[in-house]
Amino acid sequence: VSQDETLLEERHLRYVSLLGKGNFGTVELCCYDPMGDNTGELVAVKKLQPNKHSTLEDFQKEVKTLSALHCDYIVKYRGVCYSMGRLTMSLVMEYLPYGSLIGYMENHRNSITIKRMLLFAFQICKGMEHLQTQRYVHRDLAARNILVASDSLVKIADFGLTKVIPSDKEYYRVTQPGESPIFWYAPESIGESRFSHKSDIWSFGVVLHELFSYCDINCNPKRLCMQEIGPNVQGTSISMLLLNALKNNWRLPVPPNCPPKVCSLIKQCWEYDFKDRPCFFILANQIETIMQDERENSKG
Ligand SMILES: C[C@H](Nc1nc(-c2c[nH]c3ncc(Cl)cc23)ncc1F)C(=O)NCC(F)(F)F
Repeated sequence: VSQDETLLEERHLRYVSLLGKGNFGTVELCCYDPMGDNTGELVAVKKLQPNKHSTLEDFQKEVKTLSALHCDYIVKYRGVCYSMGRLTMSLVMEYLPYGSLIGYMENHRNSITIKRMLLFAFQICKGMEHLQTQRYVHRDLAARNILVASDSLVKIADFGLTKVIPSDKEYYRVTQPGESPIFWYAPESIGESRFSHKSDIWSFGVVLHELFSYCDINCNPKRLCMQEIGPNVQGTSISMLLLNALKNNWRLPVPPNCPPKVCSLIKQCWEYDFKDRPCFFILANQIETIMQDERENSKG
């Protein structure tokens, strides 16, 4: 029997329910119960179905990425499970009971405070700061990929598109764009498939926009961008029209009732030239300062 406790045995993994689908396969809620006495823990199991979008190699890279990240603000890796019978491979992660940030914000719209949203923003920023110290670029930072662990803790998840920046460069150029979430993409990612920590900063700005819009479907970045570039376009011209709009200094409209200091944070993340954007370390400090000011005001 393997001593490697991250090599989980399929026979101890009991299916509970389907959590969701992605462009790689599915994520299921399972109970990992090696003692067979129902004292096991709930886990999220990402089953890889090799298809045109994602290969076994992609999956092994995702496992390598997640197992190398140890941070309170990043979903925890529990192990891998190989099913010899069905020749499938599964990535096993901790299960976060409150689900994705989108659903949480919709369900708690009337109870969540600005202070709590700032805390979530701070945590996502610290998680991204940790990613940057490991030279990882997430490339798919969006509210749909943030999980809620409790009323006061969120974590970054879904490292399916994450890449390591080569040590001799400061960006990663992607060859196969695939299903690109261009409405969260920085201009240089849309135009040149260029990804860096500074393009993750742009996406973080879009996450702030989603957060302070309560992830309201009517303010969804895709919907607002399509309204701007004209609803009756299709195909590659969408990315070129969006890139032109961004070149002409159009940006997503700031969320209604968004605190002015948060608006200025968002604007900094959306500087056209990536060199003018802040880094996650600076942003974390700025968010912390705004949180302290919020505390003063609410006392005042
Ligand atoms: C495809 C899967 N979709 C979903 N996952 C969960 C979920 C709840 N709790 C969870 N705990 C750990 C994990 Cl990995 C997922 C969930 N809930 C609804 C979903 F539609 C997914 O991975 N989404 C990306 C991200 F994880 F970032 F949200």
